[in-house]
Amino acid sequence: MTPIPVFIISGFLGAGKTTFLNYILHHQTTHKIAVIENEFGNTALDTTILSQDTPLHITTLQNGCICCSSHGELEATLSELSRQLTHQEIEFTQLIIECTGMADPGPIIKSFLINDIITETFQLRGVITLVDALNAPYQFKHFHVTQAQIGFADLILVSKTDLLENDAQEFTQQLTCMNQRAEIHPIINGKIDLKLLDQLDGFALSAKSSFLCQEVSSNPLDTQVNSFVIKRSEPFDINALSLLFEKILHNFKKQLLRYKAIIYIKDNPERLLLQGVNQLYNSEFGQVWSKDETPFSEFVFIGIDLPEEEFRKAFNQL
Ligand SMILES: Nc1nc2c(ncn2[C@@H]2O[C@H](COP(=O)(O)OP(=O)(O)OP(=O)(O)O)[C@@H](O)[C@H]2O)c(=O)[nH]1
Repeated sequence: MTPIPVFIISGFLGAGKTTFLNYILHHQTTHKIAVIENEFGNTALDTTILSQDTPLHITTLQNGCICCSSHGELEATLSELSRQLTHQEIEFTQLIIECTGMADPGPIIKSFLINDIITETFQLRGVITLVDALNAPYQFKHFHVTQAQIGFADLILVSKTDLLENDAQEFTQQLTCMNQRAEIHPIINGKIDLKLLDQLDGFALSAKSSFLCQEVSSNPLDTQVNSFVIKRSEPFDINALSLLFEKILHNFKKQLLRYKAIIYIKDNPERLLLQGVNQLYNSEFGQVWSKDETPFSEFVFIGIDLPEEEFRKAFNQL
């Protein structure tokens, strides 16, 4: 069975998650979508969705926030959906999980990376975080989970830009400082080009030639989540690099959110691809460096108050 693509929709209370989900459900035409959502605050969505013609399956988790109290409930639900799909008791081609506004996406992501039954059936394609352009600066300060939601994102959708007095350019720049690997797009009342979802593949170790990130030097917002890119043109000794990664994972286990890398390894014709979430990471060799390419390494780290200079120094010492 081809794995079912999964999208996690994250974002603080009122950021526009349900509005966005509703837009997808009413405008996409190619997928039969299943939705997993938390109970509270979603009654209106249930009614809207269930009244439309598209056949879809909605599972509502009952016990509060899926990232903590009912994490087991989420895994049980995914396993049950997997069983039903295998036995053809149910049919869908895409799964969307809408988190509650207070949810940290980290534990939800991990379910898709470590549980064998789940990884056989489902393929996590990306975390989409909605961020309310009007209220986010206040939320970042007072609700730290909003920063983690940005840090874990593969795609950031900036909602309510229609309510801003100025344009969202400065705010978008600030988000880029927090997460240099996510694409950032404005979204008004849930409306976006749905091709963005088809293109999203945030957890693939695919051999993209380079990250989309830009280097931004400072973060004018008072946030703890930061990100930076380290680029190198010299090849790495794989053993020395493994030791450095072990050290980083150990020393920054509470701070690391996401990291991704394309690595030029000494005496190896293939690029090494690596990606991780908190302590969990996987890596594999990808495409061979072609003759007209100059091999390079690029690492992007996203975390809570990660000491950029310390990281740079450690990489320089290798
Ligand atoms: N002006 C404006 N309003 C929006 C936009 N997106 C969403 N809203 C409104 O913001 C309110 C909250 O949107 P929801 O989609 O319910 O937000 P949510 O993230 O699902 O909220 P919770 O379920 O509380 O976590 C609703 O009244 C939406 O109509 C936008 O881009 N512009």
